[in-house]
Amino acid sequence: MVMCAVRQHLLRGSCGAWARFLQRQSRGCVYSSVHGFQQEEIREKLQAFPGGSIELLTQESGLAVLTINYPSRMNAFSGSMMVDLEERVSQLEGWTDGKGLIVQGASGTFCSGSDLNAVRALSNLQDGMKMCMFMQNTLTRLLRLPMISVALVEGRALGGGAELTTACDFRLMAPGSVIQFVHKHMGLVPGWGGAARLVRIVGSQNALKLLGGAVKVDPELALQIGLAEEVLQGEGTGTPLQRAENWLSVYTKGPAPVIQAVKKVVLSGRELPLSEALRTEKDVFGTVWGGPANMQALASKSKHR
Ligand SMILES: CC[C@@H](C(=O)O)C(=O)SCCNC(=O)CCNC(=O)[C@H](O)C(C)(C)COP(=O)(O)OP(=O)(O)OC[C@H]1O[C@@H](n2cnc3c(N)ncnc32)[C@H](O)[C@@H]1OP(=O)(O)O
Repeated sequence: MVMCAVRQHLLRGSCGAWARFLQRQSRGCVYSSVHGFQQEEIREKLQAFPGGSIELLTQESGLAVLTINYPSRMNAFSGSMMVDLEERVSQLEGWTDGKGLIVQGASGTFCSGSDLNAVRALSNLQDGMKMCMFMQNTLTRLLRLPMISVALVEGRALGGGAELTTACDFRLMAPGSVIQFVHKHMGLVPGWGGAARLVRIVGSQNALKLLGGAVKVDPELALQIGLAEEVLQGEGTGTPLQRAENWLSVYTKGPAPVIQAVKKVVLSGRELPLSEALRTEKDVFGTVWGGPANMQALASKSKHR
């Protein structure tokens, strides 16, 4: 199986455990050339549908903000934005100081899925499958980033936009926001991996209801079924992004290698069979045991003899 070029770079740079995890998880990608997936060919095809952008801000705090930016189209994903997203995920895969990521939409709304103009142009089966594999690869890599990720949902997250929220570890919703898997109304089912991830988040029965009913999930229902962690109330406490950063900072406080190790052991526990997960946990443990943060903590407790 041909390993994606980025993953080759990563494996060289990653600790043995993480490299082996990525290898075990099909090289970090779901699809490669053995599945008929030719990344460069698909990128060129998607680039033919321009509009909007995916912006990435990495901060010294170790928190990055990724913004879906196509306000005139309710932040719908054009083809070039799908390519942009893959490039931003590659950047984040190489960000060694990264601890957390917030994914948001521009102008107070999240994302209304694929750009319907691109969808119409890609409506033949072959192109649809290529777009599907491209986005499944990209969103799987997004979820597997060694940092804790949050989808900040304001306004609406529809179709592929709803699927994008499931490719983050957590979802925080603003009052009045909606997550809706509208695919049934399009005569479709999720194609960006949203169904597989939704089942793992809310369970198969709730997933069946959300997909079968194209249910408009408001913050109250999202909290009830475990799709969202919190509703960002309180106008007086900063912008929704500031409140999301404050929420995330509780879980990313500490040295980047330790926070990255936390995500890695949880990820392998979630994705691997128990014995493999235990072996990966051991290996990741070995990357922090006796490390700078561990030794500093021991030194600070030296009075507790
Ligand atoms: C795998 C899933 C993936 C796929 O199958 O490829 C998909 O996601 S399919 C797309 C699923 N998404 C939708 O069906 C949502 C479509 N949009 C809407 O339902 C509405 O636009 C809205 C998001 C509910 C907002 O409604 P409203 O507030 O009334 O605003 P407008 O409808 O006037 O939208 C403003 C402006 O934005 C354009 N727009 C919105 N969504 C899309 C989109 N997905 N693709 C392209 N353009 C979109 C809309 O056309 C308006 O533009 P103008 O008409 O030029 O003003």
